[in-house]
Amino acid sequence: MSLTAEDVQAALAGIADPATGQDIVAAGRVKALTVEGDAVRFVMEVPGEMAKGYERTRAEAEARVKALGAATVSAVMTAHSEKAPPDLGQKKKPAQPNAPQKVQGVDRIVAVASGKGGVGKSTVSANLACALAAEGRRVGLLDADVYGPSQPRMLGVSGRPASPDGKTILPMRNHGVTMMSIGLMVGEGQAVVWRGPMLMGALQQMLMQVQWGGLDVLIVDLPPGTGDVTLTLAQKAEVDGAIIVSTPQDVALLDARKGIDMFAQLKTPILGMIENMSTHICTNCGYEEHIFGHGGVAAEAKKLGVPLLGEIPLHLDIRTAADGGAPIVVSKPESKQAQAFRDIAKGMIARGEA
Ligand SMILES: Nc1ncnc2c1ncn2[C@@H]1O[C@H](COP(=O)(O)OP(=O)(O)OP(=O)(O)O)[C@@H](O)[C@H]1O
Repeated sequence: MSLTAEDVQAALAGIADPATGQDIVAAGRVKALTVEGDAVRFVMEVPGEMAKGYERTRAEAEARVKALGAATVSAVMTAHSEKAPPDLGQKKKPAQPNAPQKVQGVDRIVAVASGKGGVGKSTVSANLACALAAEGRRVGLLDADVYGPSQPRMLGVSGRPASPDGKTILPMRNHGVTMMSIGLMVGEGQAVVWRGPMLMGALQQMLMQVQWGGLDVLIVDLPPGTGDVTLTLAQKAEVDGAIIVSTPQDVALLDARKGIDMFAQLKTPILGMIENMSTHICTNCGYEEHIFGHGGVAAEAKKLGVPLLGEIPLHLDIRTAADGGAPIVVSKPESKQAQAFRDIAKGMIARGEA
């Protein structure tokens, strides 16, 4: 049986074109088709930027023509660049070098903030990151608390991050969490006096030059208050949402409100509030007492129209676990205290937030 060009074209028309979804003949990929006896030759013209992705298509094309009975098949791939659409006189959009950028490999960024210091923002960030990792998410934690970086201690990480090529920084990893902290760059206990531009440079470096790898979510532990770091983060990176941690007292809530206002101005969606230290659970007898009051954050969240993500009890184990380098979610995953964090993590995953 002698092969015809029509037979070959019909066989090739059964192969989908990766770029357009049409078949490769209809998409105009097949050029210069010649059939001489049982030898078939053709050229596959593919978009230059996608040439690698077409290797499989080329191999399939060869196989299909061979299956028709061709003794030799030569399918040569050539790359061309797709022509830019004609400029119809519209003004070009100005380049926006300063617009917030996507961090390479990172699907979502979630900032954890608090209006006031000491309310447990870092404890919540560390436990949330570990809880998300335990649920199988690829999690990163960036400790951007330039004034008091505590994540190296909380996640039990020390040492200086390596930079084999002098350009990118390799992050650290523990408890399933990929992490980077400003504390690792300056050394523990070293007081840091940051000037504005230095601080912005350091944050940008940690965001963009760290090899985060593929992450479903990067949690950013911000410094307390409504300062430069939060502003810089929102300017440099696309932040998908913010979580505000507060204790139930009025003063903390007042500051939390300022934090929410700031994110609203930055157009960062508020994922919700977390009430920390809401109920004190006695380590001896399990008696529950509301030392700082209870339900204040729930009421505030309702007033502001943002969700309450969860309530974390005040418990000695949460502090000792964090101080010991293995957050309670890792060291006592079945405890009621760990459960509170795990429920928040599960809720975030269910809503597609992490
Ligand atoms: N739910 C909790 N139960 C017991 N201890 C807690 C709880 N949450 C936080 N702590 C402890 O309170 C202290 C302050 O917490 P943390 O460092 O997380 O606060 P922060 O808001 O990040 O503070 P800052 O950013 O001002 O340094 C830590 O010693 C921590 O272990």
